[in-house]
Amino acid sequence: MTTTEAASAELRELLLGRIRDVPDYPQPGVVFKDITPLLADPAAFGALVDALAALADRHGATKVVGLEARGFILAAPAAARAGIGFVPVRKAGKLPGKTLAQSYELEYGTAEIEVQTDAFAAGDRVLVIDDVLATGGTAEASLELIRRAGATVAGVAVLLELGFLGGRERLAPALDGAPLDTLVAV
Ligand SMILES: O=P(O)(O)OC[C@H]1O[C@H](OP(=O)(O)OP(=O)(O)O)[C@H](O)[C@@H]1O
Ligand SMILES: Nc1ncnc2[nH]cnc12
Repeated sequence: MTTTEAASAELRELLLGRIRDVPDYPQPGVVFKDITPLLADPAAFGALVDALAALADRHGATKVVGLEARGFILAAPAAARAGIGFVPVRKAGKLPGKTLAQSYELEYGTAEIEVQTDAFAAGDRVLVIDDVLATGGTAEASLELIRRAGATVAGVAVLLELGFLGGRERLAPALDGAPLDTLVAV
């Protein structure tokens, strides 16, 4: 699905108008997309959660994965709104019990994420939700984890796609035909 189909022009304008550019954060040369003004606006945040929950319904998801940390803020209410369970994918060392780990590179560093081995039931279809798709490394690693944990990827949905970083192209093989929905693309 394309960006235009995932959100109306009105919704895109509402969301984009509440994302703030912060130059040279967290390091020189990076323009950081700050979503805190959007989170502080209940109309915009509510509309965002509704749109993400609608995507979970549309793709027949049975679980929503949120990617630490900003992904949690969007994914947890979207899962509750869609009436399905939320699963956290966390930075390494934060989850108790048995976990699976995956390393990856992002726009400004490297990281490792984990999921609990018993997070999914047989037949689960998982929608991954995050705030930003940049290089695609985080989302790609999460899809690997979901499949290693025995679940099926229903899709990836993000608030904002930074098209110039090529995340969509990088993610395509890992999506293996599953949809990538971005509500706003720049
Ligand atoms: O497409 P990528 O290049 O992988 O980048 C996107 C990821 O980077 C940010 O997370 P970050 O790791 O900065 O963590 P945070 O949410 O804890 O701030 C963002 O929330 C995405 O998860
Ligand atoms: N430029 C950016 N702004 C916000 N989050 C990001 N994650 C990776 N790159 C980012």
